Amino acid sequence: MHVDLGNALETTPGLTRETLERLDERVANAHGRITAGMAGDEFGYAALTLPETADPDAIRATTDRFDRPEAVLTVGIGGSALGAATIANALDSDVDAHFLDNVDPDETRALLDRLPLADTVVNVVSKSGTTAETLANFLVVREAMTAAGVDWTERTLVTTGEAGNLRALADAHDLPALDVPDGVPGRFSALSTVGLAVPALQGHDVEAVLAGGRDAMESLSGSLFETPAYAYGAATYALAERGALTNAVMPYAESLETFAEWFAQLWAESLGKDGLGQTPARALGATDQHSQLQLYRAGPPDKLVSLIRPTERAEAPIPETDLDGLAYLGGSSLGELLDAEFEATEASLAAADVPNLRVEIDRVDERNLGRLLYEMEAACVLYGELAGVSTFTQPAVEWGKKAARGLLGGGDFPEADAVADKRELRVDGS
Ligand SMILES: O=P(O)(O)OC[C@H]1O[C@H](O)[C@H](O)[C@@H](O)[C@@H]1O
Repeated sequence: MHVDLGNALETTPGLTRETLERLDERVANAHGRITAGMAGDEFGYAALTLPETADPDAIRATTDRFDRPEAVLTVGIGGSALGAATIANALDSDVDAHFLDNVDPDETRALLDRLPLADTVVNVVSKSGTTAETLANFLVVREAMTAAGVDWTERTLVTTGEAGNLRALADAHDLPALDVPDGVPGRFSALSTVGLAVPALQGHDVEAVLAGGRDAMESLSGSLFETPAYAYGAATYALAERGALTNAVMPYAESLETFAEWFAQLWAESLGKDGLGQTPARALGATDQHSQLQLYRAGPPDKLVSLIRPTERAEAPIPETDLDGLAYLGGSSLGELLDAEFEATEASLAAADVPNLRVEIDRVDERNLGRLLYEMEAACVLYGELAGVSTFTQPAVEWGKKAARGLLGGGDFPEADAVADKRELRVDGS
């Protein structure tokens, strides 16, 4: 990716060239820590070696056991769904990808009613093998398959850790199974079996995704001025230190809309600790120019906007028209219009002194997606190093998971007792 920090200089909050140069010494130290973590295969840092350690042949050998399906249904949540969803939703395929990452009964029922279950691969993913939402959804899906006369054991792929309920299920029914790599938290697992099985089932080039990750891995250096991932991580960190507590991520490409969701998990779960962090907000250009942009430009000066776009787009000419007021559009294209909107938003934010960062990728394809995902992970790890937080843990999320399991009778978790302590101040409707 290419990062332009120019519109974060002298804004409110803002950076200066000198601030960045001073910060670059800390970036060099952090880079040393990151490369040592990678070399030692340390927990979390191991994610940044995935472009070399992930085995695309093993993924293909497993996914090739299924004839090309009509659809893939992934049952997983958080890091076990969003990486695959980002890639699947960015690229065209005649194999539809669906994601059950919530336990909303209406949505689950509606999806199961319309899926061609006999020609769907069910891809159930959980690193821990214990996540209640995922396992509950899988039980519902399995029952729906049986009710439709489909042998679920023939249509199910499991991706999980070494032990746990899902591993036991895969072993008991001799299901095709992929291993979640060791030492890689879910939100950092897009470039592994977790993120790549769905694209493989859809016929995408997973080697190219990993090659993009490798390009990014090889581009890491000890200076933010030479490494776009670190430029992004260091600038977002320094802006947060100066009061940019929200990072509004605004891709100008529908194909990257899910990327913003993936980014939100990465940023929030990794960096939101010890009273620190930066709230990721999700927006989409140009659509949200007509809604959220008002706040971003004229609201409290507590945010930065990350404007993201591919520089190469599909051709879609706008037809000529004899309507005078619209003549300026004729002969142009939808892509040119979207790019003009991008530049206009960037300029409008800069004119109002709102810091914004331009992030560009060459095009939306396997290689560039692999590179983007890796670079944002590296940016996040760098931010975590600079902020001094424990990037790879998520104790607050675990707390809620335990409380929910305790409430459902899934074990004795003191966290569940807190539900009884809830304060009330109700206002009831008639
Ligand atoms: O893959 P699983 O073990 O099912 O976990 C799925 C998700 O659960 C939790 O909420 C974690 O905080 C996420 O980081 C994780 O991705």
